[in-house]
Amino acid sequence: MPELRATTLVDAPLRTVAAALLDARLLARSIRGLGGRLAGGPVLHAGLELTGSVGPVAGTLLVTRADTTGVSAELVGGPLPRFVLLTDLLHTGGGTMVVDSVEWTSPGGPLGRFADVIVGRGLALRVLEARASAVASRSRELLSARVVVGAAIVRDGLLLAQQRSYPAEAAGKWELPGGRVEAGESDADAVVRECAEELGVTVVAGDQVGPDVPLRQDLLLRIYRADLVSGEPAAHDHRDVRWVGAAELDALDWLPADRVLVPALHDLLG
Ligand SMILES: Nc1nc2c([nH]c(=O)n2[C@H]2C[C@H](O)[C@@H](COP(=O)(O)OP(=O)(O)OP(=O)(O)O)O2)c(=O)[nH]1
Repeated sequence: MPELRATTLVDAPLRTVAAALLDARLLARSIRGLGGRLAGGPVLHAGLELTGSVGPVAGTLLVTRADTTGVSAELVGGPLPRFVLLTDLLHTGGGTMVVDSVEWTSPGGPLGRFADVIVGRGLALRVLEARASAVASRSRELLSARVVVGAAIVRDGLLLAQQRSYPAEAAGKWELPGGRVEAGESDADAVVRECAEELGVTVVAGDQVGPDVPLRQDLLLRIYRADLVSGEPAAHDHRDVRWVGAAELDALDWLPADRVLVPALHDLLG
C-alpha cells in the first residue's frame, strides 16, 4: 500500500498541538490547495463525518481518532478503495514532533498504478505540505489563547452536566460547569470559583480530563476532574443541571466542543 510520511517539529507543548489538530478547519486547509472543500463540524471527534470534494470528486471523510495522541481520518465512499490520513504526536525536549502520514490503495491495474504514481503521490505530497504549515500556525495561535476551564464533577458514578440558557444557538445544549480563567488566576482556582458562582458548591480541582479543545481563534476549553466538598449543585444562571450516567453520555445534546470530550468522560465514569 503506498504511503507518504512527513515529520514537522512544532515549537509548542503536545497538548496545544493536539488541540490545533482538533480544529476541523485544519483538515479543510490541508485540501484547499487541491481545490478541495470540507464541511462538517467545528471540531473533530471520533465518528464525525465530514463531507467534501476535491475538484469533481466528492466523498466523506470519517474521523476515527481525535484525542491527545493525534487524529486519524479515512475517506469512505470515495473513488479510492482506501485513503487514510494519520497524524501522531510525540513529545520531545525541543517541542512536539508531528508525524503526518497518508496511506492509500489505488484501484489496481496498469492505469491504476499510473494514476497512483502520477496523481496519488502528487496529491498526497501537497496535502502533507499544506497540513504541516497549518498545524504549526494554528498551534502558535492557540499558545496565546485564553483558557475556558470546565469541571467534570462525578458523584456515585454520575457526571454533572448543565444546560445552557443563552445565546440562542447554544440554548438547550449541555456543557460542563466552568468559564474563562481570569488574569492572574490558575486553572484550578478558576474551576473552584466558577463552581461556586454557577452551582453554589465548593469543589477541589484534580487532573485534566481529555484533550484541550479549540473553541475559537483565541479561546480553548480545558476540563479538570473536580470533587464536591460541600453544597448541593443547583442551576444559578443555567436552565438546568443534571446527573448523567455513562449510558446517557453519547446521546446528550452537548455543545460541539464537549462532544470531543465524551470518550474521556466515559473513561472517567469507568
Ligand atoms: N463553561 C463551559 N463553557 C463551554 C463549554 N463548552 C463550550 O464550548 N464552552 C464555551 C461557551 C462559551 O462560549 C465559553 C465559556 O466562556 P464564559 O463562561 O466566559 O462565557 P459565557 O457565555 O458562558 O458567560 P458570560 O460571557 O456571560 O460570562 O466556552 C463547557 O463545557 N463549559
